[in-house]
Amino acid sequence: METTNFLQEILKILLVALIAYISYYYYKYFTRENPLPGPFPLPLIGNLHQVLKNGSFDVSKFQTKYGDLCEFYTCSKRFILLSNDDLVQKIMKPTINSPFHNRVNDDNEGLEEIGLLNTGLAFNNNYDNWLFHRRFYAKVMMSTSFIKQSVIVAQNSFIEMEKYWNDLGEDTIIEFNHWMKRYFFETIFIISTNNRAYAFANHYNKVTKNEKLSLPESVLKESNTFVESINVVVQSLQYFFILPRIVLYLPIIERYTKYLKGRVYWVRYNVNDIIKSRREEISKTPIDQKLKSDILTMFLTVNTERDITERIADDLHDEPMSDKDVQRNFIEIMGAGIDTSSNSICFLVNFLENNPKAKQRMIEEIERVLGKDPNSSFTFEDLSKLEYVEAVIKESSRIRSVIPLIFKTNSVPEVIGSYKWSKGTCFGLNFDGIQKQKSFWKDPEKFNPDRFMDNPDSKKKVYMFGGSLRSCPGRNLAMVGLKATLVMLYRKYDIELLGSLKEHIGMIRTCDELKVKLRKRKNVNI
Ligand code: HEM
Repeated sequence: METTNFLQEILKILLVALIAYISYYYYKYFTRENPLPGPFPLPLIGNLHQVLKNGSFDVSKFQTKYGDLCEFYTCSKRFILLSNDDLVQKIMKPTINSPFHNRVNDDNEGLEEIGLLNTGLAFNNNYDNWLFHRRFYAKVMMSTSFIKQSVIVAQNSFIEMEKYWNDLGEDTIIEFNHWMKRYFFETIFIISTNNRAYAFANHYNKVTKNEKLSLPESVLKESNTFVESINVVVQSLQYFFILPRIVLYLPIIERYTKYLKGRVYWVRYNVNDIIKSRREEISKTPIDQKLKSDILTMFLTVNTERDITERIADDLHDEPMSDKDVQRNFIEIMGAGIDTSSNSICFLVNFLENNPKAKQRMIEEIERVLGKDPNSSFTFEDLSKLEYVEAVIKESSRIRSVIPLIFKTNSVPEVIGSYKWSKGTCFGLNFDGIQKQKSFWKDPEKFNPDRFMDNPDSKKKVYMFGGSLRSCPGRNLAMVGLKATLVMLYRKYDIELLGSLKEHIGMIRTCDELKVKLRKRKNVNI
């Protein structure tokens, strides 16, 4: 009897708390600043049930239903969705001290929970610290010598991948998205560390009917977990960005939160090991002997007596980079570079195979610029001459942007869309919608790379690499990586699509399935 009364009291308290929470939730909703059209939110989840459909974070339906300036909620967080170019112009201006510099607010609990707030670049709100890292990226990753080197690395990784394809035989179904993920992992890992990642081996062993590669089990396992964990870390960013701490630790959800956190910590732990052994290598290298010139060594030596970056830092930033900063930057390069590039290639191949005229024109340009020998190597300068290939990449990105939505927040009150917004408002820039704006693009759904040939206006309207001072610092690397990969694929192979491409939208638009058969074209030796 006593227990029943006790339970009744608990239920009453819970009911009162629930009513208080719901009343507060809707009080905030009905008194919100500048009410805009948008779906009606539910307590605790907001519009998550409408945003997340079949595992995809898709806001395009809100633009269709509520217009170019509308709103939606994830839990109690309000987002202002901007879906035309005029609305985002001010935010994307590359202005020093722009009030729209940050992507997230300082109180983002989820990102803090996984230690990603205010370190590295992407979620760093500390302008001074961001600037130090950003200068590093700008001077190293945008430099011509670095890009030239990465063209060589990409060719070598591709040749390695082809050996596996060759062994598998032309009748094997190639799961293109899996191979591309590993190819870009291998390439970016080598660029970053000068060491191999053995990223293909595990996948090859999984799919081959031939003899398996005889690498030590520990190497295979570690490289595979690395590839998969980087992917999980990228996908989990949105989860931690959107959900408040209280929701992250609700029963049921808590298990998933812990799984994701475990992966983040696994990556961190392993990157720490990589850093430690490189530090040892540096300290054992005699002072008169040249150090390796990769990104990791640059991170570790900047502002030290062994600085190989030719002192890229300025007088304001004369401290060496801490291990924690190196670790976060390293993870960011892998996280930001691999999935974006590998998914881009999948969408590109899908477009090209469904548009034979564009494909033919692209192959003609490649053969005109690089010659007809499909096995000859090429340089960064050769790739720079491939204008139509670049147009193909931009057009694919316009229709199937791999980052379809980015977030920005204002540090002072600002006017957007004729409304004045308090500081800390979250804006979602809907590139998917902006890049298909009917008033600017003729037949926006049509794949037509010609719109980028001799048309400087159209270049401005594609946000493949974002904008503002925070536009992608890996854009030169990404562009040569994509061009080099298209060249190597289409000079050598006829591609047969087996079924349609499957995708979902998370932080990144991800190709979940693209099955192909690859047949060598005439004159190709591997
Ligand atoms: C096809 C490949 C890629 C695409 C489509 C892409 C796209 C983007 C976009 C849209 C942004 C947001 C920009 C903004 O907020 O305005 C971004 C930021 C960023 N990207 Fe990329 N990216 C690619 C490859 C890379 C690579 C290869 C790296 C590094 C190796 C990289 C590193 C970064 C970093 C560190 C940021 C954050 C910059 C900051 O906050 O200052 N990305 N990227």
